[in-house]
Amino acid sequence: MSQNRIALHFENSLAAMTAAAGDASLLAASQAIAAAAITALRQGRKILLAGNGGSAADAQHIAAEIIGRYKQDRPGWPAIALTTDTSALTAIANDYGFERVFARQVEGLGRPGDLFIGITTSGRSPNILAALEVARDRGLVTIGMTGPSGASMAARCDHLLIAPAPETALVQQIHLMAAHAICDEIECALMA
Ligand SMILES: O=C(CO)[C@@H](O)[C@H](O)[C@H](O)[C@H](O)COP(=O)(O)O
Ligand SMILES: [Zn+2]
Repeated sequence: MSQNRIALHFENSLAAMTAAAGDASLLAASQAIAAAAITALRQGRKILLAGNGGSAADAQHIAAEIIGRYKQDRPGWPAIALTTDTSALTAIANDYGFERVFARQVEGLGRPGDLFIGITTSGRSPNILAALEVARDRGLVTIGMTGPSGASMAARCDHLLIAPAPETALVQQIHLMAAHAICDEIECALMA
């Protein structure tokens, strides 16, 4: 039984990846996000990222690819995951509420022309929606990564990537696949 559940998970995962590979709007959004990041980094701007749970891990993963490296040896480029400073997170949550944990950091760190990437598979996490709002008000380029239920985030985002999958884990897997493709595109463009 357990073997079957695991095999089923693998098969569902493969189907989700196949659907993603054939989704023209997902590919276009990935391309647009890569282009926005390339422009920002060329201009000396930085990339801020945030998410909750597995998407917090994804935000950190993507920031590490950019400031460290994806595949190529090259200079470090500025990227910060807003999920890692427990002193800042606890102080902001304690004093202003959990909804402000990322918005407050965008307020302090974000400058016009920077990118803010908010990752929420449901499209409903209040702290990500609030951070996108602050980012937009402050002149950052706003990017959302979500799943099918997050389509309404388009109102707050310059670019919105929607992973076409029916559950959180599969949406996260597509996010990571897209993020790696975006990192590859950024590195190839900036190192050409
Ligand atoms: O990783 C997973 C599920 O795969 C969970 O930790 C998941 O990220 C958490 O439930 C998050 O709080 C979900 O938030 P969101 O993606 O809806 O914004
Ligand atoms: Zn997970």
